[in-house]
Amino acid sequence: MSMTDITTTPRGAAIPGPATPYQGDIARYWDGEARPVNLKLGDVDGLYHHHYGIGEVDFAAIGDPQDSEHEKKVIAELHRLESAQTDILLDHLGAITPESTLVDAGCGRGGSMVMAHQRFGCTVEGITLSAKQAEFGNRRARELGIEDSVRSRVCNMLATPFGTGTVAASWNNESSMYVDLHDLFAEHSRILSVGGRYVTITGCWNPIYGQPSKYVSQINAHFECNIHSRREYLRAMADNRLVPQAVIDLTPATLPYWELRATSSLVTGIEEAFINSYKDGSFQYVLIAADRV
Ligand SMILES: C[S@@+](CC[C@H](N)C(=O)[O-])C[C@H]1O[C@@H](n2cnc3c(N)ncnc32)[C@H](O)[C@@H]1O
Ligand SMILES: CC(C)=CCC/C(C)=C/COP(=O)(O)OP(=O)(O)O
Ligand SMILES: [Mg+2]
Repeated sequence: MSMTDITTTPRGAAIPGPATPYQGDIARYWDGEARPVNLKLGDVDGLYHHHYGIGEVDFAAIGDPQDSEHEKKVIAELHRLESAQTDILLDHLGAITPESTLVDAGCGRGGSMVMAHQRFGCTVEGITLSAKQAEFGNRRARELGIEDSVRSRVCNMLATPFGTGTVAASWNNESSMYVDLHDLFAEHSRILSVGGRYVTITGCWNPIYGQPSKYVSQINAHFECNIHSRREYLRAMADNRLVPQAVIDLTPATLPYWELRATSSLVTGIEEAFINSYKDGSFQYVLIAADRV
């Protein structure tokens, strides 16, 4: 689709095309994504994630590699670690009530949204560039009978339809590496109420290393994304009334996930770049929780 293309909904409302050619590329990328590592993990319990895991591997649960159920157990364990990642993000959203509205910016297939609704009983609005992902997330919400509270839509996270100051908390779970951070945090800051909370879990390059390493460049090429530095996150937050309340280096907590995944049947070829860059210090997996002031 070109930047000037317009499509319509069945009711005839105009949906503008992607804001930039790059966003069109990203929409196509996620519309076409069907890696077994994501679908098989999601099939474990119906929570479909597009992010990575944290926490120690439970080797007792995985058992013996000779066991005919071994692969199934590894899949369940990787999925448990990915859901644990969402849990730590939700732990940082602050006081959320059933009346709250939360925004998942770059919501993927919606796994984090379902978990947020199940924990808080609140409304969760998700946005993604991919129509396929939005359909998938809305279908899952209908299957769970929570479609009145959990909604995905195709929308640019830099220009959302949410009213100024109407959102109690918002997040980016591994989705901020597709956008300019100043533009992103300006939009979160606009929609959040004063005292609201913003949380991101992201991979960022480490300014202590100097510049993005070859492994960080490989990850960018693999996903067509543009990983930012830790410094850029903190500077762009400070410029947009987002004051960090917690900055947690999750790098040691995510390495066991990658090491387990690298030995599994679900490898995609990007595992060594993550492991090497986490180990050489050029790349970090971080959670940043910030107050909207
Ligand atoms: C790696 S996936 C993460 C999905 C989800 N947060 C999760 O944890 O499962 C990245 C997501 O960011 C979305 N995305 C990238 N750029 C976007 C933009 N400008 N506006 C809205 N969504 C965007 C993609 O459509 C995709 O859903
Ligand atoms: C931490 C960084 C840099 C993340 C980049 C964004 C990204 C593609 C996340 C995982 O998606 P996925 O779950 O679809 O990827 P995979 O197929 O590798 O599991
Ligand atoms: Mg994945």
